[in-house]
Amino acid sequence: MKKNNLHTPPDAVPADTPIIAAHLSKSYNKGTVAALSDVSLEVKKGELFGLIGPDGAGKTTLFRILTTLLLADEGQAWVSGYDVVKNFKQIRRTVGYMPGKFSLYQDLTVQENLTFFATLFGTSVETHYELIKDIYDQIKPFSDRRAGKLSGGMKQKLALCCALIHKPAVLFLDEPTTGVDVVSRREFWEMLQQLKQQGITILVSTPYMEEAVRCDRIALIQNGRILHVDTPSRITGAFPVNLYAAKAASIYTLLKDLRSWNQVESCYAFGEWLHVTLRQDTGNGQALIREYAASRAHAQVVVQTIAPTIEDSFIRLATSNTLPYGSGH
Ligand SMILES: Nc1ncnc2c1ncn2[C@@H]1O[C@H](COP(=O)(O)OP(=O)(O)OP(=O)(O)O)[C@@H](O)[C@H]1O
Repeated sequence: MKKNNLHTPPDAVPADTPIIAAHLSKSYNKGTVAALSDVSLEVKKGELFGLIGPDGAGKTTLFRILTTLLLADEGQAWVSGYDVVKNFKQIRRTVGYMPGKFSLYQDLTVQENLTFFATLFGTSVETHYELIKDIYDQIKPFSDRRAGKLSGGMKQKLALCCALIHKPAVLFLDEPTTGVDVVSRREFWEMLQQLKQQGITILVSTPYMEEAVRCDRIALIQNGRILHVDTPSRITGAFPVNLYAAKAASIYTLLKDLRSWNQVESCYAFGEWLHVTLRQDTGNGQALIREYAASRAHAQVVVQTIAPTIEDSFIRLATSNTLPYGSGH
């Protein structure tokens, strides 16, 4: 297997790189389900780093390995300079982990959950209260309510407070915004920005591609493999061809027609639009697509040149060996 050069010997883990994964592989069910394949990743101190990928991509598996809850089959990893296998106890003391499924005790109140997690880490709610104050203030009016009776957004804030109560140097958040309303999601990302200002290194996973722009750097992951790591703007900026958005009265027929046209390199549905790239684009793509749609008797045709999103980049990277036509979704 080809190894990249992300390989750090255990005795020389750089202090400015609190998370290092080197060639991690993990499979389940006696090797029949490959969850991670040769995953290498480095997160720098103070970064807000996003792990972006669809359900089943391997995000939770990677989080569980990095937080010492699961052993990798192959590869090595270090968190805060500690080996995830040899020094798991130290890691558990220095990291905060908010698992995807809620970590809260549903029958305990907000206040009791917080106290419980503080006790677990040998600290008190008061010791690092400043760190959680802004977040906790938002749920304080419900401090006597059982966690099970909170809204999704409030549960998420409480779970974040619990993960922060011992002032971790590194914070792992596995899909913290899944199933949470849009307003709470936006507030959550703002909270993460504030935590980052306090010097906490954050690795956060999400299946929502549009959240990628909130991160300093992201890794796109699919089928247990890292497709690419970079800043969101560099990833979209590296989109190698013109991208067009097209729609017509019958979007489904247009999709079928465009996919059967030999000029089309990729075409996939994106909300109410089709996103299209052409094989040989000499800059007149909009006109070409319009003419072709007209030749197929499409009505109300609109074609625009658009800036690629992270999702466009993800689809292109994920389907690069199956182009033309891209992936429908
Ligand atoms: N305990 C397990 N036993 C068998 N297969 C598993 C187990 N845990 C995960 N998998 C499989 O491993 C792959 C990666 O799963 P993982 O949960 O790490 O992905 P994910 O990106 O976190 O997605 P999700 O949000 O759906 O959990 C998937 O194919 C999943 O079905």
